Amino acid sequence: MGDVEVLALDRVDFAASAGEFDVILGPSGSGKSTFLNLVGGLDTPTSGEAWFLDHPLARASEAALTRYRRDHVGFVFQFYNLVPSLTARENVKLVTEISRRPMRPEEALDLVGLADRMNHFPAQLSGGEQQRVAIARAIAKRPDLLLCDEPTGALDSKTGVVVLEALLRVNAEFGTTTLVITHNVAIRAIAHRVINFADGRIASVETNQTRLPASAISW
Ligand SMILES: Nc1ncnc2c1ncn2[C@@H]1O[C@H](COP(=O)(O)OP(=O)(O)OP(=O)(O)O)[C@@H](O)[C@H]1O
Repeated sequence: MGDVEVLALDRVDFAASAGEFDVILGPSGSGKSTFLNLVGGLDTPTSGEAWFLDHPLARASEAALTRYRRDHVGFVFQFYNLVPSLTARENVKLVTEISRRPMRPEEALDLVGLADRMNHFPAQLSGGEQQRVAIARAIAKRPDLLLCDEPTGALDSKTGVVVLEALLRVNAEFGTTTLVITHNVAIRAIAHRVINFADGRIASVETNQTRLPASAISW
């Protein structure tokens, strides 16, 4: 930025195995979103390597990154980014229409517990329900990788737990490798591994010997 060089990430070295559910913690500005954006092909690093299986991401063309995101990655953000004039089913259908082997929108919404709300518009749904529509939209294309940046950031504890249950269910049923950024340390207990960022680096990685179900945590 101007004359000031910001190292958003510095010497980060990390690999996730297929099917892992990892939680990413760290103070504001520690590099979590930058990391997720590199993994998701939304951004490219100035140096270093990033790989998804045998796809090199660090110096891939925009077109190759677009294909990578479309074919392999689902994104969930803090704010749900639903199209207000479309129903829950239609919001999910936007994605299934451009995917190679999608679920039916009804199946994706059923997975997140919204079978009975398919014809509702976003304004007719609670925050947690809207986030579950966003999750259904992200998983309907059967992504290999699900990247979530503060998915429960706007939600109260009870609603957030329902959203986490939906993420865990998708991970368990489809083996979707899932990375979840959160400021909420209580959420660490549901992860296989917890990645702690500080000052643009991975300060530590912890493995949970026992994991808690989402229903056992609160904040
Ligand atoms: N587009 C940008 N231009 C300049 N600096 C940036 C840009 N994006 C991020 N940064 C800086 O990079 C560092 C890492 O930012 P990043 O958003 O990855 O952190 P974060 O851990 O996700 O923070 P938060 O929890 O607040 O979202 C910060 O110092 C931030 O100010």
